[in-house]
Amino acid sequence: MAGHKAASASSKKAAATEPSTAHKRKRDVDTAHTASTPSPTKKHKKRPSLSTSPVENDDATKKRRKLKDALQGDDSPKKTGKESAVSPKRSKARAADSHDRVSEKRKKSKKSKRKTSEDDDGAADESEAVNGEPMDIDGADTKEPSDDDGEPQPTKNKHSGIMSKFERTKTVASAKAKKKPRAPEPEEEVTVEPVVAQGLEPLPQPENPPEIEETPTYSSLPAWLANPLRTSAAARSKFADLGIKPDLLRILEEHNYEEAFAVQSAVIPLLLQGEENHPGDLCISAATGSGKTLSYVLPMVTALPARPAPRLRGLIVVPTRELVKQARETCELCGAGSRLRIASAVGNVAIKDEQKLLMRMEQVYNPAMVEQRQRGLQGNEWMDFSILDCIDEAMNSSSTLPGHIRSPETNVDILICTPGRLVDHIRYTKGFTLKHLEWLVIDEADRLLNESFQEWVGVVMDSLNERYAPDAWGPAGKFFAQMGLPIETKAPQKVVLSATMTRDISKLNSLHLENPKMVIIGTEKAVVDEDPSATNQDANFTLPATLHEHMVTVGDGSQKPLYLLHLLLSHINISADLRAPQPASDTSDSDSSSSDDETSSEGTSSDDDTSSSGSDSESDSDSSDSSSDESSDAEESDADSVALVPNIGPPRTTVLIFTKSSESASRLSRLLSILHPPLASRVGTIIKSNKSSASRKTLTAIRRGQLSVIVATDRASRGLDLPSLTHVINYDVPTSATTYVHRVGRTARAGREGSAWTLVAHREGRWFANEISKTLDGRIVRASPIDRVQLKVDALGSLKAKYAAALDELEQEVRAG
Ligand SMILES: Nc1ncnc2c1ncn2[C@@H]1O[C@H](COP(=O)(O)OP(=O)(O)OP(=O)(O)O)[C@@H](O)[C@H]1O
Repeated sequence: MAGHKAASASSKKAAATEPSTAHKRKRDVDTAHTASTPSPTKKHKKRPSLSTSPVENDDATKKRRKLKDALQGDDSPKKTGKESAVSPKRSKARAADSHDRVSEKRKKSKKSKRKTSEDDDGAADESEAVNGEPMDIDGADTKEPSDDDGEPQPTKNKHSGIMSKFERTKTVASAKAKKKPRAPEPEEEVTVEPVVAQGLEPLPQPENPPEIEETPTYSSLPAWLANPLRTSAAARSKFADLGIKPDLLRILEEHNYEEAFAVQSAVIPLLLQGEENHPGDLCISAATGSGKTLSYVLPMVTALPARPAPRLRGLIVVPTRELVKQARETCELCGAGSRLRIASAVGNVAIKDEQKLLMRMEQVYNPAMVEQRQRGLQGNEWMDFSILDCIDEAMNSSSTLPGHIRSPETNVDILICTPGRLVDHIRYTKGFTLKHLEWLVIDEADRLLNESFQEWVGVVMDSLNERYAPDAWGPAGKFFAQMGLPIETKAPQKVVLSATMTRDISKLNSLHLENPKMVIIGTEKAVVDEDPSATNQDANFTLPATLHEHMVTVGDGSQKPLYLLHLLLSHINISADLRAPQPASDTSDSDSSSSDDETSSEGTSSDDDTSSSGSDSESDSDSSDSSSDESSDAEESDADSVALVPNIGPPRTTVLIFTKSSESASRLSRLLSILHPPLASRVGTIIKSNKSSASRKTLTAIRRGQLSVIVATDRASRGLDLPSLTHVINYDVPTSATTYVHRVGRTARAGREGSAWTLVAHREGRWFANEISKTLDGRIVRASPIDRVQLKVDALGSLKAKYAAALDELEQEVRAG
C-alpha cells in the first residue's frame, strides 16, 4: 500500500512536472536549431570558433546528438527516467508531433541557410580560405559525426558547387598574390602615323566675341530714362550735314543761323528720315536759350509736305501765349515758301473767330448720310441734330455735289496753341480732330505736365485714339470694319522738351510715349554727377556756360530797394545806357501793337486768313480759356510778335527784374523811378494786372531799345526770348531751383554772355546755399560757381534820405489810388 502510494505520488509528480519538461525539451530543440542557423552576422563570429575551439565543437556535437536522439526516440539514461513517467501513448504522439515540427523547421532552416550561403558566397569562401580547409557551413547537418569510422557522409556531395567556387577563389587569390610584386613591363614604342587631312581640314573659326561685363544697375527708372543719349553742350555741326534740304538751308543762312547748336545737332538727325532716325518718341532736356525750338521745327517742316487740302498734321503745345508766338514765328520762318498753313490758337481771341480761321467746309462723298437726311431723322439720330447745320445745309444745297455732304475740316497744317484753348477746340469746334496728326510737340513739358490746364493730357490722348475707330474714317472706315480689316494708322511722332525736364515716369507715361529716347544736352560734369538711382526730384539742370551768377547779400532785406539801385548804378552801370542817345520814339501804343500784328500777318505762310495772330489786337477775350494759370500767364506775357521787331542801335544794357508778385513789381518800378528819375521813362512792367496790350507794348519797347529795365513776375520766366537782355536780377529769391533756372535763363541765350544777380537776405541764405548755389551734389550744374558780392553800405547812406522820401511819396500815390 505504501509502495502503491509512493508509486502513485511519483506518477502524480511526473504528471505535474511533464509540461515543464516538454517545454524545456522543445526549447532545447529550438535552441539547437537557432544555434545551427547561420545568420550573416553570427556566421563570421561563430565560424572561426567551430574550427578553433574543439571543446565547443564537442559540446555542439553532443547537443546535436541529444537532439537527434530525442527526435529518433533514442534512449538515454536521463531521458529514459523522465520518459518512464509519461504514458507511452501520449509520449509517442508528442514525440511524433515534435518530430514533425522539428523536421519542418530543419527544412526551413536548410533552405534559408542555402540561400544565405549562396548570397554570401564570397564572404564564406573567404573565411574558408582563411582557415585553410573547406568548412561546412551547415555544421551539424552536413558534417554528420562520423561515429567510429570518421568517413565523410554522402551528403557532402551536395556542396560540390560551393567547393568548386572555393577552389576557383583560391586560384584567383594565389594568382593575385603572384601578380603583386610583378616588375613594370617595359613600354612598347608607339609609332604615330601621320594624319593626312584629305580635304577634311578644320574650317577657320571666328574668334570668340569679347565677354561684356555687365554691371548691375540699381536705378528705379526705366532703361530709356536711366541711360539717356548725352551730347556735350559745346557740340556744333553744319546744318547741311544734318540732312536739311537746300531751300531750308538758304533760309537759315539768310537769318544768320550759321551752324547748328548742340541740341539741334543731336535731335534733327533722330527726327529726320535717314540712317540715324529714331523710330520712336523723343524727350529732350537742354539748357535755356540752347535752340530747342529750331530742333523740332526744322524736322517737322521738312517732314510735312504741303497739300492742296490741309489737314491738321503738326501740333505744338506750349504753356503761354508768348511762347505760342515765338514758336509760330520760328515755324513761319522755316516754312516760308513751303505753302504749309500755320496758325495759332490762344485764349485771348473769341473761339468763334478762331473756328472760322481754323476750319473750312469740305464736300465729302457720303451717300448713306445723304439718304438719311432725305428720309428724315429717326430714333437716336436726333441726338446729333443741329439747327445751324440744317440751315447751312439748306443754304448750300445747290452747290453740293450729288451723294456728297458738307463737312467741316481743319484748314491748317500746323497749329501752335496753349493747352486750354486746344481743349476748347477739341470739345466745341465741329470737325476739329487730331486723327490726321503726324507730329505732336510739347514744349516746356514739365510745366504742362505739372499743371492740369483743363485735364488737357487726357483730352488730347483720347482725341488721338479716335484714329483707331472705324467710324472716324467715314464710309471707308465702315467698309474696312465690315471686311474685318484693321485701320492702319501711324501714331504721331511725339517730341517732349524742357530745360528742366521731368523724370517723373508717371507724368511721362500719361503721354503714351512709344519706344521713347531721352536726349540730354549737358556738360561732362552733369554726366558724372547724375545719380543713376535718382528719381524725378533729383534730375539735374544745366545752366548756359556763358551765364555768370552773382549772389548779393542784403542784410535783413529791409533796404532791398537801395541795394537794387546801388547794384544797377554801380555794378550793372545802367546810367551809361541811360545817357546813350535814344532811338526814335515809337508812335502811339495802339499803333505800335497793330503794326506788330500786321507785321506778323505778313510773315505768315501763303494764306493770311490762317494767321489767327491778326485778331490778337481785336480782342483780349479769354472767355473760354478758363484755366486760370494759363489765362493769367497769357495776360502777362502777351507781347505780340515782338520777335519780328528788329533790335535797333548798338548793344545796350537791358535788365529784367523778377519780383514775387505783381503788386511788388509795380511798386518797385515806381520806387525806382522816384529814387532815380532818369530811370522813370526807361522802366516797364510785365505783371498780372497789365492788359495784354500793355505787356505787348513793354516788350516791343525793350526790343526797340526804348526801355532799359523791366520789372516782372514769374510769368515772364519761361519762354521769353529777348536777345538784348544782358542782366537778370532776382529781387525776390525764386521759390524753387526750377524757377531759378528759367528766370536766369532769360539771359545768356544762344551763346551770348549774360549775368544773373540774386539779392539774398540773411534768412534766405541757407535755403539759397542748399537749393541754388550748392556745387557738390547740387541739382544745378554750372560752368563756374556763384560769385558772392558785398555791396558797400556806406554808398547806401547817401541814398537813405532819398529812400525815406520816396517811400512817403509812394504811400501817398497808393492812398490816392
Ligand atoms: N543755330 C542757331 N544759331 C544762332 N542762333 C540760334 C540758333 N538756334 C537758335 N538760335 C537762337 O537762340 C535763341 C534761343 O532759342 P530758343 O528760344 O529755341 O531756345 P530754347 O532752348 O527754347 O530756350 P527756352 O528753354 O528758354 O525756351 C533764339 O533767339 C534763336 O533764334
